[in-house]
Amino acid sequence: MWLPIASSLDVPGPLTMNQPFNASRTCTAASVSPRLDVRRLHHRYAEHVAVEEVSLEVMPGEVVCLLGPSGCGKTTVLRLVAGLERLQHGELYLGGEALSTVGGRHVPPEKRSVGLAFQEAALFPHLSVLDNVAFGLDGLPASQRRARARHWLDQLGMAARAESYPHQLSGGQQQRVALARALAPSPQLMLLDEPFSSLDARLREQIRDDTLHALKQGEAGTLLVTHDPEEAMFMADRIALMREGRVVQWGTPYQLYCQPQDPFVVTFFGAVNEWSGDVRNGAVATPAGAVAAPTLAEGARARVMIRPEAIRVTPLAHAASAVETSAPRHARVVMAKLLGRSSLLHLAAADGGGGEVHLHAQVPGVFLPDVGTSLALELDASQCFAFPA
Ligand SMILES: Nc1ncnc2c1ncn2[C@@H]1O[C@H](COP(=O)(O)OP(=O)(O)OP(=O)(O)O)[C@@H](O)[C@H]1O
Repeated sequence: MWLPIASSLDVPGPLTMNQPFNASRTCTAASVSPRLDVRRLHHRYAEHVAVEEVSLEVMPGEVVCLLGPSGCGKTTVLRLVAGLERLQHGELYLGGEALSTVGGRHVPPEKRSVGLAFQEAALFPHLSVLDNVAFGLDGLPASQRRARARHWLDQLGMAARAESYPHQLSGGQQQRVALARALAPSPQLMLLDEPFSSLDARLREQIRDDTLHALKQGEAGTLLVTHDPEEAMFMADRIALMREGRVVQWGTPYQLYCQPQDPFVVTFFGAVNEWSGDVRNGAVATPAGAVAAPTLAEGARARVMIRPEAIRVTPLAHAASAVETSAPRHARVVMAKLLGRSSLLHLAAADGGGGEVHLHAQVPGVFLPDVGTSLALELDASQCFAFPA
């Protein structure tokens, strides 16, 4: 369902059309206040704690993703911001104004300057595409309503279908219209809950891209709920990764992917090779090479995680000089699979105790060595992590 729950034509600042896409417009300057400020939210359903101590902010023009596994509380945070749930604990500000206070003020959903879009498009079946998008613009003269509706249809690639009715459109086309309808009133904040999840993979990529560019056209902030880490990386300026009601890490996609603060953050972005070992001389020895553990004490037990793309491989015949100079680890190819843009190698490497361990290495492009091929291994330190065991 995609719903414009409020027109924000009374919001200061005109709708700016044809502004160039500019990711850097996301505000980080201290002088700019957050569009949405969420402070220490807690929420229970009867005895069940759904959200605990969640704080985040969305700056003007910024896309923030609430990312996490099913049931971690993402939708509850979104519903609290939308006003669909009563605030039980914490503070919520939109454009500096308190939306809700505990046991007191509760701005109803339709009075919040928020565009809401859910998984299913919910267009008015009796209205044309153009009239669906113009629906929330009733404070404007008819000609301006239609011009603004056409602008947003154009942004979402649907201008040619302006006179069609919803039943004449595919699911993906309906989602585009629904997004145009939510954006058209120029809300202060867009709230999107898994808006692409009902689309097939190819269509999803295209609509995500169009949506991102459309969101970046205006000054609205966006809070997007998704359980898909790739979608969050694609869409977000910042991500709040949640687990069991709490934010585990909050930061840019780079920070979450390259500076994870918890093993859960590492594994949420994909399967990894894992070992336990002791810290010796500031590093932990693994069958794929040594992994630095600068934050762990000497002798401490460590849990080491190595992303498959961190393992770089070279056929041994070509690696002779590397073998001589830096004595890399070796492995034998057990299986090689083409994934499309990359290849996944299943490797067997010596475990240092007379046995072998199984490793996964993901390498760019088509690289399908024969089973049994010997490879030299090197590690990309930026994708290897050591945590206390
Ligand atoms: N109305 C409700 N009554 C009781 N429990 C609820 C209600 N809504 C959600 N919950 C519970 O609260 C927890 C958080 O739910 P929420 O929908 O916020 O999670 P989510 O991360 O959005 O999950 P999903 O990705 O599956 O939609 C879950 O354990 C859920 O079962």
